[in-house]
Amino acid sequence: MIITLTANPSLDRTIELAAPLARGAVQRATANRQESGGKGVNVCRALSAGGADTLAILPGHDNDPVLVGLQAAGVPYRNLPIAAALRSNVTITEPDGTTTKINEPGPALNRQEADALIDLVVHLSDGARWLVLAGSLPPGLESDFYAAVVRAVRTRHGDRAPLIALDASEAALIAAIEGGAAPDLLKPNAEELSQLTGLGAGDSLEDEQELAVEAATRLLGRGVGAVLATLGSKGALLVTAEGAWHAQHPPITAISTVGAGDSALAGYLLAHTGGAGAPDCLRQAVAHGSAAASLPGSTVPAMHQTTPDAVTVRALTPANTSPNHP
Ligand SMILES: O=P(O)(O)OC[C@@]1(O)O[C@H](CO)[C@@H](O)[C@@H]1O
Repeated sequence: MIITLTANPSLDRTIELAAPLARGAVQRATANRQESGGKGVNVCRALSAGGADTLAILPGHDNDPVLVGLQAAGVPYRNLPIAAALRSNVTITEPDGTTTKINEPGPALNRQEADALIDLVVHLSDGARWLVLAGSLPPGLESDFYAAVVRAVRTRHGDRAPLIALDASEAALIAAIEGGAAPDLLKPNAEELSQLTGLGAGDSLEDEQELAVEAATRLLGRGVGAVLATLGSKGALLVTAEGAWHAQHPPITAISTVGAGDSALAGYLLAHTGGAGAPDCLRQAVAHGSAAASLPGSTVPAMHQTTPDAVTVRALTPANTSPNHP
């Protein structure tokens, strides 16, 4: 079982324009779509599409459109009931492929709700293989919320605790790493690798592979088990104590990169729980991420839509493909 926690889920609305976005003007959309989202929710949707045993944990009242959407799609979830509506995040796509994304802050959670969410995760992660913590934190949650979840889960389950994957950014990411609750797998993009290590700037590490490996290696030194760094069109890196690998998919026509990183993480987990070694986990991550980017909105790919055989995986240091990587 792979559990995901999304503390700040969203209804992802994608609006397609037939002309370039004109600030200050009234424009007519040619199409729109709506999907239940938020990073952990997307990971869970992709895992579910891949046939994995999975469960999404999220706040939200029973009739919230995000939960109704999950129910309609047959994605298993458990919600912590809250009164306020979840947020809507909007993506505007232009004909040349430019996407503009506007994310709302989301409804605030109070102290009791934060504690109840942690309790729910601790309870439901009993016996789980992986716990995925993903996305921004809503107002009201302290930036060390993820560190608190990790500590609570590891304290309660000890040796039987699930492996923990983390995909966060900014203060929540930094607090998780510095709070002594390092994950078994961290999934940063180039910008987040820079935020954590001070190496590179913005997304420059997408083009500076050696520096990106160095940044990931520094994170291993801070207790992270493995780093799966997604580098946009430059593929992805996997850095573990056993070695480092780069993987690249042949160029695709990107329709929407929203959620591609979430699908990449799901691809990794699908391969890992299937017993694959590190290079093949990376291969499936890149196959899933590329397939997601070639689909509209935050659509997740089914297994048959991914092309792992087309992905080139290259070892950057002597590699050991032990199945014991995290
Ligand atoms: O505001 P956050 O939590 O950082 O990101 C939320 C979000 O942009 O991430 C997903 C794509 O990765 C979308 O489903 C969702 O709208």
